Amino acid sequence: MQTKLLDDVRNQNPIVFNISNFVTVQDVANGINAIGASPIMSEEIDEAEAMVQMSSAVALNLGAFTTGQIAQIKRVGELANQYHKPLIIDPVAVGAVQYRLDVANQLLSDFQVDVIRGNAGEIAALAGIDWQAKGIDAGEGNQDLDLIAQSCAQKQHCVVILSGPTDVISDGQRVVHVLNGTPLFQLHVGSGDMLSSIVGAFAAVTADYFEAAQTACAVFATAGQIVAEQLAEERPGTFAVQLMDELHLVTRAEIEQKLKVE
Ligand SMILES: Nc1ncnc2c1ncn2[C@@H]1O[C@H](COP(=O)(O)OP(=O)(O)O)[C@@H](O)[C@H]1O
Ligand SMILES: Cc1ncsc1CCOP(=O)(O)O
Ligand SMILES: [Mg+2]
Repeated sequence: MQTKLLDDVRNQNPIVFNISNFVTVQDVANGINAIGASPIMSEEIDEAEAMVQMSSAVALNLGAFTTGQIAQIKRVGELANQYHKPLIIDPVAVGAVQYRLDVANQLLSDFQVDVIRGNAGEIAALAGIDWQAKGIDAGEGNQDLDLIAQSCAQKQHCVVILSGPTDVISDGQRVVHVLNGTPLFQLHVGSGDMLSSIVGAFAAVTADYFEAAQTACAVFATAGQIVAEQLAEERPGTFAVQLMDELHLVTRAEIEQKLKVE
């Protein structure tokens, strides 16, 4: 865990190029901005090369892709590989929709991702492990989460974040658990999308994507935990607004003080 990476993101202000979805695009952009990086979004395949060239990381979100967008996602992923830019993918709801899983698996064979960030339902689907996903949410299952994360990481030769009450981060061999966070994240649609792009901001400032992944998880979850601890009631709207503030304000010292990593 390298909390110094938070200072590096804020000092370097790396550009993170996102293919996002219409549901959470503004949350994702503002979350990247709040943590100290610089977001840019595009839906135009003809500017894909310029976007990748000027960016320090690329985040692909499969939340609401159209047939036309699949071609753009493929092109952007291939360009990220070509220009050696860290590539993150968020496989939204691949555990719930076979079509999405098929598209995701095809894209994962078209280019090499560096980090996959998803909930248990999504990572289990990519790993080919039985789980009952529920739409965009994790759903239910009784398989070992460490095994699911490791299996997916081994299959895709990348780092995997299996997020949830405990974030499980694996490079296929090592496994780290970030225990911080709050159930309020489950009441804010876009929490996972925001985390995936913030992983990109951390991957932009280090070549160690295992470290980038676990530090991004720790910072994001702890920021949410700090907000939740200050709320007297379960207020999803207030949580969302104050999370944005906390991503901007949280310090290394506060993260280190609250961190629960195993
Ligand atoms: N029940 C929970 N308790 C604590 N933190 C949670 C909980 N559920 C999700 N989180 C946190 O919310 C963030 C988004 O994760 P998740 O909800 O798994 O993504 P998604 O929105 O894609 O399903 C992560 O930082 C994760 O640690
Ligand atoms: C509701 C919805 N539908 C397609 S994408 C999306 C947002 C998913 O956001 P997250 O996975 O971060 O909760
Ligand atoms: Mg999600």
